[in-house]
Amino acid sequence: MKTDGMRNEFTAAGTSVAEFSRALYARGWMPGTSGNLSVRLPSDDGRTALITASGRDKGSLTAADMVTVHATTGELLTAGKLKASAETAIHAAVYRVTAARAVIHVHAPYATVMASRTGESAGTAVLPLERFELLKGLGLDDPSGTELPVFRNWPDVRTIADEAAAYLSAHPDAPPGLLIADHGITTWGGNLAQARNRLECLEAICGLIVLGARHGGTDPKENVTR
Ligand SMILES: CSCCC(=O)C(=O)COP(=O)(O)O
Ligand SMILES: [Zn+2]
Repeated sequence: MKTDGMRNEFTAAGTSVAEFSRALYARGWMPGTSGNLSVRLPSDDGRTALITASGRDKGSLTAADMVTVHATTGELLTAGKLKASAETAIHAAVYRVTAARAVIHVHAPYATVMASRTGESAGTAVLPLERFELLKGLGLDDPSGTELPVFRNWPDVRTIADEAAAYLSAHPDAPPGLLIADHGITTWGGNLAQARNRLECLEAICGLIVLGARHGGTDPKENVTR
């Protein structure tokens, strides 16, 4: 049975998730009901996560469009008609193997373009990210460079989640984000604002790489003339 405290916590967290979702939608990163967000609720040591319901318009979400799931298994805990996001398994994988308290998945264009280019080979591909000042926004021990993993967009989302969990377990220094080929980007952090900031950095870096390539090379530095 839900206590008043639990209900208040659910409503506060849901209101915050909905606000972040509407803002990300307004940037064009969640077209056509795409994208999903989650946070771990503090009351039971993060055992429960609140996640956006599947198939909702992410530009008009409210706290009523959320469900609760077991944070590390993704098992649905909320009774009712709403289904948890189709990509809950990926959120649960991130919560299993990282210290994340919030996860954001969007279909931001530049990240998706870069995922499309690098995700064609077998196994986990990686997108090398180097030199950009924005790498400092990812909280890496060494912000001079990193590799962003790119997972295949397997039809069964649990396969993507399993591959992501295995990769992140084996690469504790990996950046707080991953790409899904021909699909989108997922980022995470200690709270929604941090996950969103990291998403902004990664989308901006992907944008710089795409723009650099468009001007004749994959190294944007080559475009600088003095
Ligand atoms: C129309 S987008 C297809 C599903 C998807 O990729 C996505 O991000 C949204 O799925 P959800 O179940 O969370 O609405
Ligand atoms: Zn998606």
